[in-house]
Amino acid sequence: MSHPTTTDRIRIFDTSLRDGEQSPGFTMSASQKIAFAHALAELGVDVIEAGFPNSSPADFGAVQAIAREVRGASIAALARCHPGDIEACARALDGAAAPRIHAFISTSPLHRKHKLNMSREQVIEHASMGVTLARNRVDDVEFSAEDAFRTEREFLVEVFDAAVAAGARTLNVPDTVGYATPAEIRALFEYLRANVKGADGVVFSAHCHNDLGLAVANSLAAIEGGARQVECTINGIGERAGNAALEELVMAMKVRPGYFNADTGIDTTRLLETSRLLSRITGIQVQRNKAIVGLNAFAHESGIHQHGMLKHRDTYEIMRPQDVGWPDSQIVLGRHSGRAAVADRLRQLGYVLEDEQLDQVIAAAKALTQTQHIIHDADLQRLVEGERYGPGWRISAMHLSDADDATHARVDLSAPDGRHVVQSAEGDGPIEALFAALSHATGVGFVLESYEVHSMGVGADARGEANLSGRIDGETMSGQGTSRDVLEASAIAWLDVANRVLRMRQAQPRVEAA
Ligand SMILES: CC(=O)SCCNC(=O)CCNC(=O)[C@H](O)C(C)(C)COP(=O)(O)OP(=O)(O)OC[C@H]1O[C@@H](n2cnc3c(N)ncnc32)[C@H](O)[C@@H]1OP(=O)(O)O
Ligand SMILES: CC(C)C(=O)C(=O)O
Ligand SMILES: [Mg+2]
Repeated sequence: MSHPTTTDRIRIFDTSLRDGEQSPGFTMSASQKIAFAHALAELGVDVIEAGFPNSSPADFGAVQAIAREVRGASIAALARCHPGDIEACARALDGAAAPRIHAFISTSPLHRKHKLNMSREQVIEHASMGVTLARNRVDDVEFSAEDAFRTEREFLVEVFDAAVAAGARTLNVPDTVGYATPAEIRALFEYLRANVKGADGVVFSAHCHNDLGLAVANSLAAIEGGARQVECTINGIGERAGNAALEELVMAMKVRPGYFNADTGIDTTRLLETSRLLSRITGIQVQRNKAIVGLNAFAHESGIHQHGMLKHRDTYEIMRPQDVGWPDSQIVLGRHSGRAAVADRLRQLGYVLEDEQLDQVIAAAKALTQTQHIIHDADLQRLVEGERYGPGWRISAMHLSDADDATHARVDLSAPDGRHVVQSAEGDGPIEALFAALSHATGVGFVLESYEVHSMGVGADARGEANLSGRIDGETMSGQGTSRDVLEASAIAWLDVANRVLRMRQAQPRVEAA
């Protein structure tokens, strides 16, 4: 077993812009790729694989621009063992401070026979030719044996021997189809390190895919087996089920002291913002329960966990949210919350209730979860204050129509003083128009920070739940609305925030009982 020591440097090779981009739904424009490459350099990755220059003029241009302007990381470009691909890489990387050509060829019997129609000897010749051509153009050449994991071990050693002899500095061992298990991966790396000629002079690299959900576990096992570079992507994007997620790998190495305590050089406090930048660029959000960067990664809804967290956060958290870029953990009140968490939130809002009143508020709050997922501060305030809380702005009617490339929204609201206010606005799409009309009617404006619509229930019972947050006066406030109509749910959520803003401006909450 070769656990890394603190003197071992695990190189982080990010391939979000190559393996990530080549999967359905993730194509990025050149300017988006450049912006993301800058973010990766700031994050502290060692290598940015910027693309496959020979695949299209657009990818060539993006790699070229990244090579010219992004500093702080090696810039790699991918090529088949094919003179045209290698030449395109060399030209695109011209201007990079630390260029790397990454040449690959399949080695497994399946790929040799069905894909390449090449004998073992021909594969070795191509590997040798590709690496030699690349070394004629740059010093830093990485060679990958595609589908290495399903390749005969002795043959894999022969191919890697040829690549090292031709000048490759990094030998990448992809589990291209995500078929390996951790024990097998570790054994393969140990075998290669023991058998490849000149193994001590090269860096072994792992490139694991997630078809069985094992990409991160396999990458860590590869490190145990001696890999000192891991190829990964932000949010785990990549072919099919994706590649190993960078944020998970890096945090696994950081969180397990004495086990994976090797230095990666990553500024982990930038992980969340880098993940969110990628989501904004691609329009694809990570799932709520995604490790490290998902909305639930540091959020607690169940009463027993919340009670533990309030006593000592280590009871239910193995890392500090701030270490990966979250402002803090979140105690989210919902159907599964208990007394400790509800009383704590009420205390934060300025209410200290007698036991009996607390029981009533908890029962009423739980009843609300028949029709909404989350119990918001405004719900608790309404339950405690009753009539005193005031009616706030309410939606009476709304109408949306499309004309002349714009959407028109007309809202009819009942104001806190009982008046009816009718206002119209137009926008680029129904949500923009609706929120503009609500803002004109109420006189409240805030910067929308997040907006999500979920469905609750199924079939005839289905309702839309809208959650949004807005920033105003230096504070973030969230609002929630439910309705059979998702646009109406969105309007209710918007007014929920507006009402909170108005109440906050009017008065501080009162202390109910000592
Ligand atoms: C596991 C991976 O992620 S591999 C990288 C995947 N990335 C990409 O495919 C990048 C985008 N690809 C493309 O733009 C195109 O496929 C190109 C430009 C690379 C090639 O396009 P085309 O010439 O039209 O070929 P096509 O894609 O149909 O087939 C691939 C060809 O490359 C050959 N090939 C595949 N891998 C290699 C390799 N590593 N070395 C040499 N030849 C290879 C195949 O045998 C096939 O050859 P053939 O046309 O003589 O049958
Ligand atoms: C090109 C190689 C490294 C690859 O992406 C794979 O084999 O999965
Ligand atoms: Mg891959």
